[in-house]
Amino acid sequence: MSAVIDGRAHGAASQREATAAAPLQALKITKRFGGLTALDDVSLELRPGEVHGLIGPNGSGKTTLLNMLSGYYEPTAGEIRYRDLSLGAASVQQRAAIGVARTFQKPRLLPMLPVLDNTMLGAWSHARSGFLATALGLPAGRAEEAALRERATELLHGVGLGAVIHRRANGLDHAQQRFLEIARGLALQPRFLLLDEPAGGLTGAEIEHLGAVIRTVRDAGIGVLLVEHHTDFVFRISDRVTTLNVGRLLRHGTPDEVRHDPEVIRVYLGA
Ligand SMILES: Nc1ncnc2c1ncn2[C@@H]1O[C@H](COP(=O)(O)OP(=O)(O)OP(=O)(O)O)[C@@H](O)[C@H]1O
Repeated sequence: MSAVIDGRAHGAASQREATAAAPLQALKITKRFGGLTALDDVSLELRPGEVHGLIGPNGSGKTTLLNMLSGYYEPTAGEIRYRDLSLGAASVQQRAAIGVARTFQKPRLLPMLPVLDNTMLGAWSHARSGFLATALGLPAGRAEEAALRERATELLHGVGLGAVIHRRANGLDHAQQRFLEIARGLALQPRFLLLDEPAGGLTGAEIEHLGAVIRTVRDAGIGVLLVEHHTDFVFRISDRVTTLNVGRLLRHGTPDEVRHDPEVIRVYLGA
């Protein structure tokens, strides 16, 4: 699958290297919803080619931070940054151009559309000729659609959905829907993939498969943010881990540092 999940062409080699190494940054983020402070002065840096686990008790602000990094919410204070770009109010198109893809706690798919079409929707931001040329059956549009279809098919095989590419999304089981969301995110050719509780409702074997997919994505140079309650899984697969508690940064470090931190054990992991 890594051959499919490759980087994009971005001008000169040095420019490409700088871009490839640039992190997606949350800088001193505060987010208030009315009187509730969901995040309070939290920073996090997601580097390309690493898995960054984000854990913490229910309501600690994990999804809010993911929503902030993906541009769904604007910070009350602080900044989301990629290179020299402040993403506070970045549009969907800008986010796609930067290469930030995400999945949701409850998969958001188009239920009546086939699995392949759901996946291709993730790739349309890269189409040069666009919907109109395709709808009008112009040669450039047709060629582009064929290329997107091929890539989406490869991705679906890569995440283990090769046998169901023509099935409607609502005919998939829960785990398959989760992997479909990941394939759709990867179709964007992202630099950063933000996963919101991807292991929720999966069996042990399915979680192992998820781990293999995430490792391949990381090895392709993509930065993966993993918001997850399955802490064993997070510690096993992450390069770095950030823990939140009631909207504040509790601990940040390697999996071993976080796992053995007395405060993290006290408020989240238990004895
Ligand atoms: N759109 C919103 N409007 C109002 N309050 C919100 C909104 N989104 C989140 N919150 C509140 O912000 C706090 C943090 O929520 P968030 O969903 O980020 O936590 P979480 O750590 O992801 O929790 P969980 O593990 O249960 O998914 C909670 O108190 C939540 O109720």
